[in-house]
Amino acid sequence: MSEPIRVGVLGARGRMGAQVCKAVDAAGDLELVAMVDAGDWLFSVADAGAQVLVDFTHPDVVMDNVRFAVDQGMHAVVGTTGFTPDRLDTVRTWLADAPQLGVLIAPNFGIGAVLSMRFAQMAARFYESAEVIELHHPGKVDAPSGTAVHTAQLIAAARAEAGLAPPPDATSQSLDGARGADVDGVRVHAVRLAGMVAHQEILLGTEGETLSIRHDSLNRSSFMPGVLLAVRAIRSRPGLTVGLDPLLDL
Ligand SMILES: NC(=O)C1=CN([C@@H]2O[C@H](COP(=O)(O)OP(=O)(O)OC[C@H]3O[C@@H](n4cnc5c(N)ncnc54)[C@H](OP(=O)(O)O)[C@@H]3O)[C@@H](O)[C@H]2O)C=CC1
Ligand SMILES: O=C(O)C1=N[C@H](C(=O)O)C[C@H](O)C1
Repeated sequence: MSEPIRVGVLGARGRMGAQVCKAVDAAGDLELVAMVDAGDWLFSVADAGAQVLVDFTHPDVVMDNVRFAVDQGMHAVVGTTGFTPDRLDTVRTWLADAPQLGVLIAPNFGIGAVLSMRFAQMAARFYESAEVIELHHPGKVDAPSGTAVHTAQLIAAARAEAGLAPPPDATSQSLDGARGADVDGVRVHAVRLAGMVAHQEILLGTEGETLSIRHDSLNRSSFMPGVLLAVRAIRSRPGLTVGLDPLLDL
């Protein structure tokens, strides 16, 4: 039998990181060698010989963590949000100097969430209107969610490719924020509600019909199959992979 993959987790005491530690620990082909959270000695991950670094921390620190992984010769699986096109380009630049390493950055590791984004992308060209509503637990620091931003970008690109006009909207007077954030011309609304985990509804509409695509993560365990899939795959995927889609053959 082959050696287990040695995994270090950053953000290990957080909501996601703690679940990832448990999932890695329970997997026979993976070995949890380091758990690091804010204030801990980051280099303990390298000292422990981690081959794959998993990051669920904070948008303010994630770039430093990815840089650290690349500098230390570790592959990285990143769920932390906040990745703009500029940030992704920066990671590509770092990886150009370390062509053997792989970094996977995914806005959402939930299989259903990935599918729902793909469905929205497929449907977008058929509808005049599209808006995204994301609903999360009130401990979430970023709004809108990374998933919602990514979804809106996919919808906007599909609309542009189809040559659609901007969605109809007669609003001429409104309270600040009432129409949500504008992501590439697609409105995105963020709800923060006790009791929620991670949910998203994509609303599409045209003359005489609407289509709603909804996904609900009812528990953070929903993200674990995707995270483990990425951890197992990343050593044979050099370069930057954005999203889980290629690992699902989508
Ligand atoms: N891609 C996906 O499928 C998913 C992505 N996420 C994203 O993952 C991120 C984390 O979410 P969540 O677990 O809910 O957040 P939490 O706040 O629960 O966890 C983040 C943890 O990281 C710690 N941390 C902060 N800075 C560092 C650092 N420099 N090194 C190591 N640890 C650090 C925090 O410590 P402290 O609290 O002391 O700052 C905290 O314990 C968010 O960006 C979220 O959007 C979440 C769910 C799924
Ligand atoms: O913070 C969360 O909880 C989540 N964050 C990710 C995001 O911002 O899209 C993924 C999921 O929505 C849960």
